[in-house]
Amino acid sequence: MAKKKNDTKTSNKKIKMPSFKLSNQQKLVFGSFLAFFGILLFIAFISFFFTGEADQSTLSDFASRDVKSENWLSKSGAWLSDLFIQRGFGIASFIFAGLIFISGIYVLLNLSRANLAKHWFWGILTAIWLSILFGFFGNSYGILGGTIGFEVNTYLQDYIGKIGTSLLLLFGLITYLATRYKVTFESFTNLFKSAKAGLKDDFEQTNDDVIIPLDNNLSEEAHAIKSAYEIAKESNNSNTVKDVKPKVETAPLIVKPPTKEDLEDELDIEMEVKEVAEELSETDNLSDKLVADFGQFDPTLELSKYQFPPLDLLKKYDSEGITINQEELEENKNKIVDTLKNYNIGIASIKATIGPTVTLYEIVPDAGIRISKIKNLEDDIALSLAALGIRIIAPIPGKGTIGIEVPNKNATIVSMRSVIASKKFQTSEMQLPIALGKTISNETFVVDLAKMPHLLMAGATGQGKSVGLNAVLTSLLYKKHPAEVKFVLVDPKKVELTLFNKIERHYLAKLPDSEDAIITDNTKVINTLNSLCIEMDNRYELLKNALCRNIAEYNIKFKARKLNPNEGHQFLPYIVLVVDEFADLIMTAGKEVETPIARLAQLARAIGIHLIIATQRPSVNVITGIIKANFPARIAFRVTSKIDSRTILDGSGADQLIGRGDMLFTQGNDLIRVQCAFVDTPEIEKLTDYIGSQKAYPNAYFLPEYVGEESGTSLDIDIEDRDKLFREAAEVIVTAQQGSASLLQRKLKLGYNRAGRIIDQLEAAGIVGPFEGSKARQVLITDLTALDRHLENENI
Ligand SMILES: Nc1ncnc2c1ncn2[C@@H]1O[C@H](COP(=O)(O)OP(=O)(O)OP(=O)(O)O)[C@@H](O)[C@H]1O
Repeated sequence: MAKKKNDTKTSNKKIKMPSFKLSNQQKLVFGSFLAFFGILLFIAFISFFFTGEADQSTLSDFASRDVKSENWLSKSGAWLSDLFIQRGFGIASFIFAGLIFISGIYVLLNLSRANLAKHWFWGILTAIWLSILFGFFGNSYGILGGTIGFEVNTYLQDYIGKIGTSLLLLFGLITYLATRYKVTFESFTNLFKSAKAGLKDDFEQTNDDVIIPLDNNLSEEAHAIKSAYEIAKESNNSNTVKDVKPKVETAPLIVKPPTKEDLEDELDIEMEVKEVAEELSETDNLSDKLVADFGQFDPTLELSKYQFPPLDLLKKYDSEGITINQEELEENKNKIVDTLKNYNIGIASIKATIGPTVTLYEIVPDAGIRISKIKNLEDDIALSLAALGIRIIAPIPGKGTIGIEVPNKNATIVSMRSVIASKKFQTSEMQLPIALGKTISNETFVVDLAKMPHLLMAGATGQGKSVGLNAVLTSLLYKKHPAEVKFVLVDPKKVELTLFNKIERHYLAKLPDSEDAIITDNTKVINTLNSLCIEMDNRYELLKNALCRNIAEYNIKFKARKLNPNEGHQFLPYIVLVVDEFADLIMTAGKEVETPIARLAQLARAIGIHLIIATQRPSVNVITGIIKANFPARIAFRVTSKIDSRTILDGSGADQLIGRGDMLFTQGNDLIRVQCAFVDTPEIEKLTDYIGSQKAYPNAYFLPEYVGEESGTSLDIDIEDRDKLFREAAEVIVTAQQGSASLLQRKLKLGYNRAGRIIDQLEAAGIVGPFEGSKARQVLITDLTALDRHLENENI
């Protein structure tokens, strides 16, 4: 036994034979020595350019301490730089300083020696080549090429002349690039082409440049515009140049437990730790390889040259920026205090916040005053201030004060330009950011449509709905690439959204068989809505297969090339459906539109379909319970009655607004008063022109095809499958000469679904005509005798 132990000891001794491995302490010492030496060389070399000449005479007296050198590192610095630069490689000697420094870092961090050797190999070659090059051009300055450069040059020129030497140098460069950087002839030509294109882009961009004065006293807006411009520029650039970062894999360390013998020799033998790469699944492997080869999938690639619209397209108003009218403030304050005093309401303090259209006076009443008492004085205060649109918020949620909003005598316009330029909008990380306007405290109000997830807009005619819709669309155009968002626009008024036709192939979505992307015909809306429902179902299927919960997760996975396009996966843009006049739609098509809208509103949030619905008539038969339940985010412009206000906001307030873009926004809880940003038709025209003039997709984004019921496919219902009450229903319809489901519901006491099915069967049997929107269907049989004959003929 003892003998065996001895044996192992002797064999271990053999392993301990001298090795080149350094212990950790040695690495620290040696590595830092090299790194510092590299730095010292660098300093000495730099100093040489200033002190080299003066030190020339002192070199021969290296041993004598009386002779001083001027080099920053004194005698050794002077000697080393003379050795490397003067007698060696000239300027190229800096490469050696760098190589020595890198070597130190490699030793310190225990990096691969093979790589270090490669650095040295290429570094030395470069140094030689550079010294010859400098020797060639700077013959008279020994410093540039050093003695080596000078000598080699003279030698070469003696044998192959100047032309031969220059060609040899060029050949050396080509060989270097081809072997080290795998440069080919094609990459040369490509480089040339892209440089040319880049130059062209730069040139075009400089034309668009905004000139921003270098003045510290820039107005706040100018600062905002400046930063916005820089951000927009940056984001544009990031769309064209894609950084593909190599993926660093973290692999677990597998450490073998030490054996007894190992422990005995611990002090002498260094343990080698082997890193084992983590085992990846098949798809991970594939996607990592694809990402390594091609980079992440870039949805914007097809329109990679797309330029986001510049801010200059939007108008700047002179009347912008709030001007405080001290007199007006004082006058209003006194009137409020006096009115309240008349009713024995004392005020402890009063504070004013000035907004673009209204000023908020926040008052703290004396102790013991009932809030309802102040609320009831709304009309009296309005009377004494002789102003429209006074709103009392009692109490202001979360503040413990009472707010009285009084319209300013001179309202200021909130320009679209100022809200788009705001830092809040430009730096927002939201998925679908919308800059709606400015709040009462003059802050830019930005909301995320993706979070809402649908928006209901209502207000009497001429109060700013269409401007509001344009503000929403403009915000998205300034923030989203055409690959990321698509709009489905429904415009029964036919004139409000027509300008967006110009960006059809960039931003709009439509049915494959329709000519116009903007839908103005109500019957076509039904098909589009149903098609969106199909798109929604398809998207849910894709998300289910990809094991994702929402569109954001899905798109991240798709960009990381983890989803196979051959299995139907594709990058999914957000779809925003905008309906400008919903009341008109619901009046003509009723349930036909309400059902798909309700379905989309209930289910579409996760898959990136968002609805924005605007209506002039906020009555309960337009904004039905089912619609309201699914649109928690609402915007109310001025309406004419308290009842309308209640329909939209579930409370009063909208009737007290002052119009012209003054609005209340709610996302389910608090009401926020916002002055909507103003964007005029010429601005939209410029914006759509700018986008429309750029390269576009071959066509608009196609929604799935939908075959409407009226086209007859669902009508070949089997005679055997007819409802038991079919004949009775036919008689009711023919007698009344009115083909409507509600008639059957009433006469035969049926539910809506059954009545609807019977109507379909009657259509299939040729008794009533096809669906005609909100009108009753035409009855094709004139009387009961004709009906009998018709049905008998059918049975033969
Ligand atoms: N945010 C705003 N700032 C200043 N003025 C505004 C604003 N919004 C609207 N206006 C003014 O009100 C007018 C009517 O606005 P808009 O056309 O949007 O109303 P609307 O509610 O869509 O009306 P309709 O339903 O009849 O189409 C505009 O021409 C403009 O002069």
